[in-house]
Amino acid sequence: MDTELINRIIVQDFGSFHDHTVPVDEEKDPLTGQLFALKGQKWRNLRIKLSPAFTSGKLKMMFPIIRSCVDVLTEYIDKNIKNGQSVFSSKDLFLRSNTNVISSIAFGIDNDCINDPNNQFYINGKNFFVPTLRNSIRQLVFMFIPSLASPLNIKFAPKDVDTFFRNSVKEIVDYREKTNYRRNDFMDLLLQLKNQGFLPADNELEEGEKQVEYDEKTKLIKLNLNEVAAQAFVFFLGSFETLSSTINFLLIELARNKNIQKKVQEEIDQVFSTQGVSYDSVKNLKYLECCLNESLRKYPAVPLITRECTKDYKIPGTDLIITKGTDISLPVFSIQHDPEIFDKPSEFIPERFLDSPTGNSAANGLCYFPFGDGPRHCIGMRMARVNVKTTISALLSKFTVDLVDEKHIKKELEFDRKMFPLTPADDIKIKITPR
Ligand code: HEM
Repeated sequence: MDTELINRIIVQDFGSFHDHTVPVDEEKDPLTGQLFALKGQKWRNLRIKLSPAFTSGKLKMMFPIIRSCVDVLTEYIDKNIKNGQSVFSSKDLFLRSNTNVISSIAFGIDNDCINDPNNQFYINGKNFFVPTLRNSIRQLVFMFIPSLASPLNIKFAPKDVDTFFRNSVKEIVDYREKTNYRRNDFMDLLLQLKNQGFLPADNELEEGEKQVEYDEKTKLIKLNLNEVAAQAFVFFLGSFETLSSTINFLLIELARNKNIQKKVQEEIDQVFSTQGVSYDSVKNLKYLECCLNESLRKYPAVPLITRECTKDYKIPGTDLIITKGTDISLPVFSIQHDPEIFDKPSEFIPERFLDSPTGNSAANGLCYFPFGDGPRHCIGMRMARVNVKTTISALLSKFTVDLVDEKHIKKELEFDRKMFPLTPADDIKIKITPR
């Protein structure tokens, strides 16, 4: 596979490939006015406006929200174990817990999807992804045949999901504006973008972070209510399945590799006993970070990234031209399983990432990109990492996790071919025991 060309498309020659393939029609389908779908200058302006919402400083402020949602999860597990119930459906448990986190952060609503099976955020999130025939056609059209969306009158979200999320945002915005209610969450930041057009700069930046530079004209352009709803919706969707799948896969690998799980627990014990539990101490869990990186290599929640060629592009060193309008699919999963790039690709080896952020610093081109790369990489990457590490560290500081079914311990996992993002085919059961 030509990983140099992939690097050119995503990073180096981004100017010819800056758009995703999702069709946009903000008038007829307002939820398409979101960051993942928007194109060209409109996307660029919005990306600049939203980027300060995802800095380490903002995440630090949101950390207590994440942590309190994770506490609901560990209390639920504790309660069940005390009642003699120590086996859990891994995927559903983390989907519910993650819905608590993301609905709290993106919408400012404190849900309890773990104890309430009929919670509407959970139900509507599931209804967006569940592989019914209608949803499969919708996903196929939006990702691969976007020109058919308008003629076939196919909207980005099913009607009931669209109505639920847009009405929820309207109610939340009305309430916050009437009462001047403030909270450290994305909704508060989106309201600042609605009312003043920009977010203030962060005082402290982490290594590798840059201050966003606004041009004075775009700085003052404000978001309207539909745009606020579209961004809250894409933050919710962008993390609903991806995050819970990532937690699920990582925990399954730690349950299959008990020696690695033990090493992770030792690191958690050491870091939390000396530094306490905080945004910074979770960041300092370096071996857990390697495990997360390796899990995202084996199981990239987004196994395929699509891009549209926006300007004729001559592939360097050849006579081949990619013409404007061509849709391109970049196979993240296949590249991250290529034995010429990653030795023993089906094995779970976190040590690959000890000295290299990509798992193989000798490889050429772009070989490891579970969050995409370049100017359009996943805007929620930092938050995803903190969320996964907070959940796993809270769990493994109290419990040990085992797989129930022999088949899942010995055999490679199979994937649900009807689902996007990447999801295990089976409902995998985990046994959780107090340490
Ligand atoms: C493990 C979890 C996640 C994975 C694996 C993941 C992966 C990705 C990937 C592969 C892309 C496309 C990048 C590209 O085209 O180069 C993307 C885009 C995006 N993600 Fe994530 N994501 C995750 C979590 C999140 C979270 C937590 C949020 C929001 C809070 C989020 C919001 C977005 C948005 C808004 C975009 C569009 C960015 C743009 O087009 O400018 N994602 N994500």
